[in-house]
Amino acid sequence: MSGNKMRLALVQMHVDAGNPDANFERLRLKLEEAVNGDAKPDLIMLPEMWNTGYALERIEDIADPEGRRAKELLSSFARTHGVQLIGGSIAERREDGVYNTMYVFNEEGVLTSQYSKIHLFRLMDEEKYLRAGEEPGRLEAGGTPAGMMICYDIRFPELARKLALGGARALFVPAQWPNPRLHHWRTLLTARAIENQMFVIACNRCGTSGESEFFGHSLVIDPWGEIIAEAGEEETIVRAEIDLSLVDAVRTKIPVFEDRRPSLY
Ligand SMILES: O=C(O)CCC(=O)C(=O)O
Repeated sequence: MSGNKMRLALVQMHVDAGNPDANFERLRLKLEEAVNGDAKPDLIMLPEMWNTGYALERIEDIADPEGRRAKELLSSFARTHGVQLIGGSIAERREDGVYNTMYVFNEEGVLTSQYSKIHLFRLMDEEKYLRAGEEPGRLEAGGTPAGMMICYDIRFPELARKLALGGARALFVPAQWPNPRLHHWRTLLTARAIENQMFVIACNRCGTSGESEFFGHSLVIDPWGEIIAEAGEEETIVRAEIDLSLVDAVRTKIPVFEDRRPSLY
């Protein structure tokens, strides 16, 4: 991190549905790859439900109790490498059910925030197997206020706007967004960036699981809506440098937040 600049690494990876051991092993290798590039990233981000995938019928049995196993790996990696880690999301088992939860660790390996997906995706039966979170997700990325949303959440612009009004200047979105909705994925993420004049950083999985195909296309979009990095469909580490001062420049040029008329809508 230098000034307002921040180097990002997004881990776009395959997830083996129903096989946490294989996914932990794959993630370990990917994390090593992420820190071993030419320039060490300040922040690493992972995709949605990377520990179990969408093996929902077995999710009670394979979800991570209180996220202990994931927390141990993520915290120790963040501390060892002095990197902030936005741990995608995992299937996390709590006393009252299984949640789809994001953890954020700082460079010392301390868990600084967490968020459980609040909109469950009925097209994939999430509401039958998972419990919904009840609060929006906020974090600090390199000292800057930011928001978190998971996959289907991006269809709810009210949530992104609420986070932006609360000070968020970047939005982090882990996903398992499948074919054939690439057009929705790119358009919705770009719209959230343009309308809220903030960075949108979205890490999708790739590969196939049963009938579902995941197209990857992880994205980093700036507050003007320009795509500054986009992956293809294969496993990869997407690297990008963002300059957070661009948020102020765009908000000054078109003062959307000053021009809102919330009393009328
Ligand atoms: O909204 C979509 O089209 C995809 C959402 C999704 O796959 C999810 O939330 O897991």
